[in-house]
Amino acid sequence: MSDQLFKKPIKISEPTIKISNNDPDADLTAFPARDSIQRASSSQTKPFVNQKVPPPVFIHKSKLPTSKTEALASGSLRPPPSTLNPPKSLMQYTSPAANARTPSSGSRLTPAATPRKKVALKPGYSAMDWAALRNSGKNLRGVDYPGIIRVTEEELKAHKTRDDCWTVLGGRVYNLTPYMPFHPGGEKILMAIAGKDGTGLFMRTHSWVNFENMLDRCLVGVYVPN
Ligand code: HEM
Repeated sequence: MSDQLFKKPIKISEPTIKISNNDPDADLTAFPARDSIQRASSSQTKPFVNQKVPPPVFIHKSKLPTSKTEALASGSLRPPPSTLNPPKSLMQYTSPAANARTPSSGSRLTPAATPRKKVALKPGYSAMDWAALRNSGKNLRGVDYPGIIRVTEEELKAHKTRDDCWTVLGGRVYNLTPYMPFHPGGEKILMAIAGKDGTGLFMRTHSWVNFENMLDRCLVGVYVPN
C-alpha cells in the first residue's frame, strides 16, 4: 500500500491568486496597503519605475592615482575640509617664511624660524662621525696652549678663514675649523660667523642645537671684547 503511494506521481498545481478590481482586499500584493499613511505621503507609487538614477561614474584605470604620493597630491586621500580653525595660541607661531616653505593648501602650523636648508654631507662626515672625532683625543682646538685662553676682539677677527675659523657662541670662543665639513647646514653658512660673535644667528637658526656639548673639544677660551 505504502509502495503504491510513493510510485504514484503527485500533481502539484501552482496556486493562483485572483485579483479582483472590485474587491480591494483581494489585492494581496499591494504594500503599503492602498489606504495606508505611507502610501498617502509618498508621491512614488511605483518604486524604481521611471525613476531618474544618475548613471554610475567609471574612472579609467589610467586616471586612478598609482601611488600614495600621487593620491595625496590629487587630494583623493585628503581628509574632508574642516570648518574648525586652529587654536590662536598655535597660529602665532606661523611665520611668512614657514608658509613660503609649505605652499600647499590648508593651514600648516610650523614654528617661526629662519628658512633652513640642509646640505648633502660627504661620506664620513655624519653626526656619528663627528662624535667619534670628538672622542678620538685629537686636538680640535687649534691652539697648543693646554688651558682656556682669553680672546680679545682683535684676536677673534684674526681667525676668519676656512682653515682657521673661530667664532663666539654664548661668550665662549670655539674653533669651528674641524667641524666645518660636518655641519648639516653647510660650510658656507658657517663662514658668515667666522671671526665674529655668532650667537644671535645661531639662536635664530637652531636654538635647540646643543653647541656646548657638540663643540666641547673645540673650546679655545672666553671672549673678552675689551
Ligand atoms: C651661526 C651660524 C649657523 C648657521 C646660520 C647655521 C645654519 C644651519 C642650517 C641652515 C642648518 C640646516 C637645517 C635644516 O634644514 O635641517 C643647520 C643645521 C644644523 N646645524 Fe647649524 N648653523 C650655524 C652654526 C652652527 C654651529 C656653530 C653648529 C655647531 C654646534 C651647528 C650645528 C648644527 C646642527 C647639529 C644642525 C642639524 C640640526 C637639525 O637637524 O635639527 N650649526 N645649521
